[in-house]
Amino acid sequence: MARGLFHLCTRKRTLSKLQALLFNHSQFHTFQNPLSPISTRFSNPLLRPRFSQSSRLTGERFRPARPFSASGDEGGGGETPISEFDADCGKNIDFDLGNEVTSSIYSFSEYGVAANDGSNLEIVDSLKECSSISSGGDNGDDLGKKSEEFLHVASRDPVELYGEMCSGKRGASLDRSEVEVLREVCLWFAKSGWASNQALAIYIGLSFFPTAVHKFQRFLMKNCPADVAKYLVYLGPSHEAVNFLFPIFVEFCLENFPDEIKRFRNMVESADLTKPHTWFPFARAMKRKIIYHCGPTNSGKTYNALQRFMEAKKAIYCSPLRLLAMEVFDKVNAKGIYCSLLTGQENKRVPFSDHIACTVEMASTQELYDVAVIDEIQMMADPNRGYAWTRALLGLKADEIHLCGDPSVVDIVKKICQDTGDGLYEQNYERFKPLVVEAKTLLGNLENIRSGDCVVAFSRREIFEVKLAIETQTKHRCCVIYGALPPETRRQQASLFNDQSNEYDVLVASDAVGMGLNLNIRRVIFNSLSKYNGDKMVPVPASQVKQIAGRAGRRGCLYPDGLATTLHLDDLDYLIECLKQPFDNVKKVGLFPYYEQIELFAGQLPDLTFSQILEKFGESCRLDGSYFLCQHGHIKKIANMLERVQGLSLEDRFQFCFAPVNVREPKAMHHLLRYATSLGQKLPVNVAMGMPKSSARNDAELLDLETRHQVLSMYLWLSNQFDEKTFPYVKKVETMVSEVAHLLGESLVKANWKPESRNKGTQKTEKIERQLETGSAVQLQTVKRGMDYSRPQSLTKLYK
Ligand SMILES: Nc1ncnc2c1ncn2[C@@H]1O[C@H](COP(=O)(O)OP(=O)(O)OP(=O)(O)O)[C@@H](O)[C@H]1O
Ligand SMILES: [Mg+2]
Repeated sequence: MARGLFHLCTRKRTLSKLQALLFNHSQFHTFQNPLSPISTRFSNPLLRPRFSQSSRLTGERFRPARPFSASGDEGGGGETPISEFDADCGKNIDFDLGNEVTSSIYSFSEYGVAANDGSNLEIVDSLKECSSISSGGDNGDDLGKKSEEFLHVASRDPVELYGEMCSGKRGASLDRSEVEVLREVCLWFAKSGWASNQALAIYIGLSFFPTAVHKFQRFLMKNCPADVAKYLVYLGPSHEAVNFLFPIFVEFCLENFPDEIKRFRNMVESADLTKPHTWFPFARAMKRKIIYHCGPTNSGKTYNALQRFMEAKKAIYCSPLRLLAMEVFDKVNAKGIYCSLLTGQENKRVPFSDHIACTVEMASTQELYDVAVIDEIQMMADPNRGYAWTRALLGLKADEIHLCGDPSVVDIVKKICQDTGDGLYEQNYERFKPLVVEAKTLLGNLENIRSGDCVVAFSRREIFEVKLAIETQTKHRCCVIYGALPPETRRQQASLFNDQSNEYDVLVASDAVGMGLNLNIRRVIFNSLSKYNGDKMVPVPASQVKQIAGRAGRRGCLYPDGLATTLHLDDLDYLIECLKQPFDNVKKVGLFPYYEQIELFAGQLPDLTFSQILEKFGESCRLDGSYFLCQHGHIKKIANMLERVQGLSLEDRFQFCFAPVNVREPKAMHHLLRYATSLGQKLPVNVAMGMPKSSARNDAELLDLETRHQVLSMYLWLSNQFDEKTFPYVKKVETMVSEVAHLLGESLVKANWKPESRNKGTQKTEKIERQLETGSAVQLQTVKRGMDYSRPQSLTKLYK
């Protein structure tokens, strides 16, 4: 490829001789990294305009390259054309180097050199400055004279120079101090982020780069001509030295590492996630009409989209949650429109139905629909699940697609529609009822709770502490909703709260309340506005605060306005700040490879384990500027745990990694491991779990019920991925699931105990943890981290 560049350059060399020589050195500084959407531009030191003497060897003349990011996180301009600036005619010309995608953008004008006529003059000016530096620079006249002996090296053709070095004719014996400086220069080169980034352009991967530099150093020490050595000593360990050496390094790599280059190139090509819209040729063959229902919470977006869903002959509703899919399923069937339900766990096929309510991950890109609804489209930007929304938007085969969401992804949806060629129509909404901030707050006193209040807390422990405090200090009774509860239980708690004829008039909930449920909330009270992000306590993002606060005063509920406030006065400013903030303008949305892409990639790396393959994929994959690779830490944790399980295919492992399990829950992970082991041994997978006889009497028993539900739910999910022979106990598990959900509901109604830690180490749990560790450092870390989590101050203590 580099040769190609040189040949091209030679063909196009119509500049003055001087220009052409300079150009040879600068071209490598303008490589388009094949893995990065950004073109990184560097210029030859001699082409820099008007630099001062004092900055001769400092980095300030150097334009820093953006660091390479596997996920393409470095923003930037998406696709860059494959072109090289033709210095002669001032046009971009395309060049073809076999299958290789290479791009080198060069703009003289960036460096004060006019792109066309007159450029000679300025280059000469720059050169004059440069020579004036060398003749009258920091080191005085002596250096000026001496430098003439070697400065010409800067303008040598690196191909020729490399050829000479290889021929061994000009290898000079270097003195000790020269060797020392050259070593430092090579060390600087090895550490240069720019060089390692640019080396990717010739498919020298980041992990191989240090080895390549090491071998190059040995070559250099042996074959370095005297003038080159002097020039490098003159430059010292600097960006300029790296700039100068890089094209020679490229020649060296192309000649010495063809196998490594080929391997890495194949790897990169199989990890290509660019142009995801081309992954769905059938959807691309359609001209789809996309209607974006855009507005804040409680503005009727979903309601309107569902009207079109129900009118259509054949339609799909894609939900962010099982709970919401269930609600639509119930609502639509109740109206006499046959509708099926499909989630990871449920597959309720209603005979003769042409409508389906599903979770977004389950949406079929094979079926043809008249109307599709994708709810909560802003979730495209979700770091973990975003890929599911992106896939649905790109891949659904529907004449009409209704997107419901806030305005944060409008721009990126527009851009995607330009790529797909679909027509986009925006429909804007306003909130039905105003949302008012109550500046008084609860002044830290839960006795100020009123009927219809929803207290939002961001951990299970806080939720139960608040519930206990309210129920002991006031006459109110609390329902609870949080993520670990099954959807059935959440719905049961929601209807208990909505029903005015009972004493359960206060809701205590986690952020799980922010989406989906229609609740009769008068006022949302934030217990705190920080939450644990798996690593440390962080402020709750403004978008989430808005979404949760927006649950108050929903259309159809009893209260005229929606109110939002905080428990403590200290948090009020942050609440107001969040509510005032405009919606984000999302620049990138999530993407994740299909199994087939991973399989293709794995074919390049037969010796690696599955989790290593995932790791490598993350490092090597290439994305356009509008996409990021979704986080897959939890997937890797499962992959790690399953590493030692024999008899699983790559596809089995891939499927297991998406099972709905809390990776910080050792008991659930233990059962997942057991399921995988049975599958590996080709044995029918059994549940091997008894059923508790009664509802929970304390928090440990409640936690146990939650975990049991998770284990059973996992079984159902896996049974939908594998065949009936492998998971034969689906009917039995379905019965157990609804019994556990029922027991959970019963337990919550009477729960008035102090919450326990989920990871509180009983002997049994510790034993399971040890089993799970199975020598895997990552797994060990996970379990430990869960235990180390320092919690916010206990509210119970606060009230005492
Ligand atoms: N035209 C309407 N007639 C009757 N009820 C409506 C109408 N529009 C919306 N609603 C009701 O108002 C409530 C809020 O509407 P909807 O769920 O569509 O809002 P949304 O904008 O999707 O909110 P969110 O962003 O929270 O999902 C729902 O209970 C819905 O049934
Ligand atoms: Mg909605």
